[in-house]
Formats: sequence, structure tokens, C-alpha cells
Amino acid sequence: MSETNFSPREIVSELDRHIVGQADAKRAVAVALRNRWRRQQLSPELRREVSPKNILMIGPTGVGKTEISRRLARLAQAPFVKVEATKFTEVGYVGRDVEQIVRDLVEAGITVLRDKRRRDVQAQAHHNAEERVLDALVGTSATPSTRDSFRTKLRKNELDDKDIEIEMTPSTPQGMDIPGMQGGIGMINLSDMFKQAMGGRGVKRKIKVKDAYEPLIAEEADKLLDQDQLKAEAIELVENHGIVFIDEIDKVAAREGGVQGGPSREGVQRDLLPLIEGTTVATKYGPVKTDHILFIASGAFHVSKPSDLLPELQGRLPIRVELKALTREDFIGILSDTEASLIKQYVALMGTEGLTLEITQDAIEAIADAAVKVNSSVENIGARRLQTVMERLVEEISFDAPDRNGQTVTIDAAFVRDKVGVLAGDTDLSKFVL
Ligand SMILES: Nc1ncnc2c1ncn2[C@@H]1O[C@H](COP(=O)(O)OP(=O)(O)OP(=O)(O)O)[C@@H](O)[C@H]1O
Repeated sequence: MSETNFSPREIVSELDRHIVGQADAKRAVAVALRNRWRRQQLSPELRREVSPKNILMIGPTGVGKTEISRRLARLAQAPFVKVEATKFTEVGYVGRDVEQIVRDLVEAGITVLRDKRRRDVQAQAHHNAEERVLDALVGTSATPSTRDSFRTKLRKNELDDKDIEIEMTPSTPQGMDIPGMQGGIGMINLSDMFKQAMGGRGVKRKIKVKDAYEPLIAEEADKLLDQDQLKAEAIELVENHGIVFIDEIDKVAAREGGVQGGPSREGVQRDLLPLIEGTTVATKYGPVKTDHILFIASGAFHVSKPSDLLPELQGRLPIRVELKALTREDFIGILSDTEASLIKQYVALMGTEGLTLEITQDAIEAIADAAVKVNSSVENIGARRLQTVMERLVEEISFDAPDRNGQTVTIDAAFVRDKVGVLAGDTDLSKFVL
């Protein structure tokens, strides 16, 4: 599967559709993605030498660090996982647990590929299924003209109710896994056993033409989705295009100390280091080399500084970008300008009940004001605050919506102030409800 060949400028403008501001971070990830494409254009010898320029995102919570990375991955159709570095400081974790990150990434790779492959094979599978229905209708030795005339009738749905006999591979019972065996392995063996028991042949089924397509297309699609090849390609995809987002790296930035009895924070950095420097991790699909996986580490760095990280780790995160705290204007943009903005989502959700929700511009400004106020008085959780404020705002409307089919409800600034303005001004109360 090829990397998208968007230019950095195009990548930034794609990200702009969903994320407000944070221009530096967008530029950095856009260049990182383009560098991967550039690397693919090199000769194999040189390609091996080029390691990714990993990124350290520095900025408060809820300002778009994860969102930018996730959107980037989606744009590139790249496997993506997010982990929290602090997870590895919990009691009970051992150094090798970090390898799970790579295993999860391979699972993500399989999903990305399988979805893509399913779409690709659908047309071919449909064609193959039609051929098999025709075989069943006219036999394999019919003249091309007979076959064509049947094909025409078939496509006009004139043969829908005709009975045919087709041979189908019996399907393996779904979801049957042998306990104690790594998921997947049990499934494969079972299905092989099943086929052997059937002498490698399928079972004949009598079925109406119109009902034959669905199972036949599924069977043909599965044939085209060669599982072994899928696994090999997933590994290739992960090694060259995988993206790992490590959040809360600042929380493990101290050089010593740690939770009583748990692994030290420095220890966690030492465990993560080989993954970032390049190592081979065994997964159930085969060994995965991590040398070219892109790592994006992120943290607020309120207490510690990037220079508190192990020198080797600092060296492996050469690109530093700062994300700024979001302003009232950013909040207004997030509420109304992004492609699937919160306002658009709520309007669409209420629309499914036949309720027209109108939110005026001054209401949007009042929502942003309330979010800014609570963020500064209680705790700054960035854009996540918009969600709690919005939810509170529409709570009643949302509950009553099914009874208000055909009505229009307008939310204006007065409504916002009435519902959340008072709460936003009361620190004790808003701690619980906003
Ligand atoms: N600049 C932004 N533009 C649009 N939406 C944003 C922006 N910043 C944050 N959001 C929204 O706020 C939510 C939280 O953002 P995100 O997960 O990116 O936080 P973060 O910066 O990674 O913080 P943390 O380190 O705590 O995970 C997401 O739903 C995201 O869509």
C-alpha cells in the first residue's frame, strides 16, 4: 500500500478542516509524513539509512496534540496507536510490556489493510460470484452467446427466483478460538481441519439466484483476501508507515525516583528507548522492526522540561513543537468552523428527531466565554471543556426531543447564560457539573 503523496501544504490544509490553529504542530507532522514518502523514493540502500525525525509536542491538555496525530494517520491511512507513558509506571508492569505497543500497532495495521482490501476486492468478488451463478445456470460448456444472454437476463433480475445448485466452502464456526492458544492461530487450524474433513471440497446447496449472491460474494472476497499475504503486508505497513503517539512523556521525565515499588520513571524511558531507536519485536504475525515507525511524544511539561529526559531519548525526538493554549476565538472556531464541529453534530443529532435546532452567533460566543471561565477557575482542560458545556446546554432539549418533532428551538446568548452562565461563575458548583 502506498503512502499518500500529499505535499506538506496539502496535508496542513487537510488538517485545517478539522483542527483550529496550532500551525507549527501541523507543519511539523506534515513534513514528517512527507519525509516518509521521500524515503520511499530512495534506493533501498539509502532508504535503510534514513531514520524518521520523531516529534516532541509540548503543550497543555486538550489543545489538539492527539487530534492532529490521529488525523494525520487517518489521512495517510497509516496504522496508529496512542499510549500513555505513565501506564508503564504502574505497579506490576515489567520492561517488556512496552512491546505491546508494537503488537497493538500491528493489529491496527491489519484493520487498516483489511478494510481497504475489502473495498478493493468487492467489485472483483461480485464479478466472480456472477460467473459462478452463470456456471450453475448454464453449465461451464455453454456457448458464449448462451452465457451472455443469460447474463443479460440475470442483470435484469429476470432469473431471481430460479433455483440453482452451487458448491460452497463450509464456513468455519465464527469466533471459535481454542483456549490457551494465541487468538487467530486456533481459528486457522480449525478451518484447515474443517476443509480436510470435507476432502478439500465444498458442499452443494440448493438456493435461489437472488439469495446466492451474498454468500458467494463473501466467499470470493475471502479468497481474494489472502490471509498470509495480508499479514505480511500489515507488517510491512507498520514498519514503514506506523505512527505511535506516546502521551504524558513529561510525567516520566525525571532522571530518578518513581512510584514506591513500581518501575522508576527513568526505567520507563530506558524501556521505551529501544523501540524508538529501532529494535525487533516478536508479534503473532511475525517479527516487526521498529526502526522506521514514527513516534510522536507529547506532554505539558509544566513541571519537568524536555531536557530532563534521558539524553538518548532527547536525541531521538529532535523535532520540537509547541502548541498554544486555546483562546476564546479558537473556541468559537472549534464550535462552528470545523468540518464536524460540535454545533453541527448537535444540530444533526436533533434533526434525526425532526427537531430544528438553531444556535445563534451570540450563543456560540457565550458558550466560548463560559468554557474560558470554567477553564480558568476550575481546571484548564482545553477544548474538552466545550463538550461538557454543550452537553449541559442541550440536556433538556435532548431529553424532550422525541416529543418536539416539527418544532424549532433557538439557543441564543440569553439561553446560554441562563443554563450555564450562572454555573460557570460558581466555582464550587461548576466543579461538579461543567
Ligand atoms: N485546536 C483544536 N481544534 C479543534 N478541536 C480541538 C482542538 N484542540 C482540541 N480539540 C478537541 O478537543 C478534544 C481533546 O483534544 P486532544 O485529544 O487533541 O488533546 P491533547 O492536546 O492531546 O491533550 P492530552 O495530552 O490531554 O491528550 C478532542 O475532541 C479534539 O477534537
